[in-house]
Amino acid sequence: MDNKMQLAKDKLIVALDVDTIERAEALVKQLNGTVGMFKVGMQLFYSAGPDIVRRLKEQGVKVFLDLKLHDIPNTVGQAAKALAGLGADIINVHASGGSAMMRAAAEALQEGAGVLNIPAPKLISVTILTSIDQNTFSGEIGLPGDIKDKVRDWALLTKGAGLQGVVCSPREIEIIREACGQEFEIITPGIRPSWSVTGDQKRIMTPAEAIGLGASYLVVGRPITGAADPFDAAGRVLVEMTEGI
Ligand SMILES: O=C(O)c1cc(=O)[nH]c(=O)n1[C@@H]1O[C@H](COP(=O)(O)O)[C@@H](O)[C@H]1O
Repeated sequence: MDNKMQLAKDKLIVALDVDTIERAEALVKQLNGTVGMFKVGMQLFYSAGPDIVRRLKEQGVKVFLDLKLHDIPNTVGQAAKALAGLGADIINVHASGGSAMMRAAAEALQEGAGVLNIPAPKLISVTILTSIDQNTFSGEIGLPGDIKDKVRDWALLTKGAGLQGVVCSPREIEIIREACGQEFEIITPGIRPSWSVTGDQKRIMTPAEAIGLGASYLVVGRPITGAADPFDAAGRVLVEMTEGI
């Protein structure tokens, strides 16, 4: 396999947004070896329970546990401590919870993993959801300024709190790279190949564009998991990713 294809695979995270362990494991079986990591989000975690993470880890795959924790620092810290033992590779919190909340999560993950003598998951923050456009941001939510500037400010806050990266739209990759440097992880959902349906996503880009701008990882859900043949769709996404490398 050429280097570009291997790099594309390492950078592709597939969102297992399904209801059952059986459906999730069927997708993992179909896609394992084609993608670098699988994402367990609220839908699967709340339907299948925490064991889904342990089961996936037993199959030797990397897991991004996307529960987007957001509460007062003590509550988030205690929740993060409980999650630390599941063995996920990445966990996330909302940056809008502030730096005390993010630090509480980071410390709790270290503590929880330390007790079990396992590596702590990477901790990253979610900035402004990719389903939010400038109209919703300024109008409904009533936040001042440009989405890009807020995402950059929250990425800096995240870095300052000791976290390893952010989730954001690929449209903010450049501004975050400039502010936070090359080592900072930038994970981008809102990926839509030209042949896929946009749906509820607003700040989107193609796989080639996101990779070309320097995303650390791309998160892709429905364009792959909702396709008639997910293995074929993942292959097409990977080819597009290699075009941006
Ligand atoms: O944290 C996330 O993963 C996330 C943040 C964000 O801003 N936007 C976003 O779409 N996501 C997740 O990324 C996945 C995108 O899925 P698709 O829109 O189906 O490709 C979903 O599982 C979302 O929960």
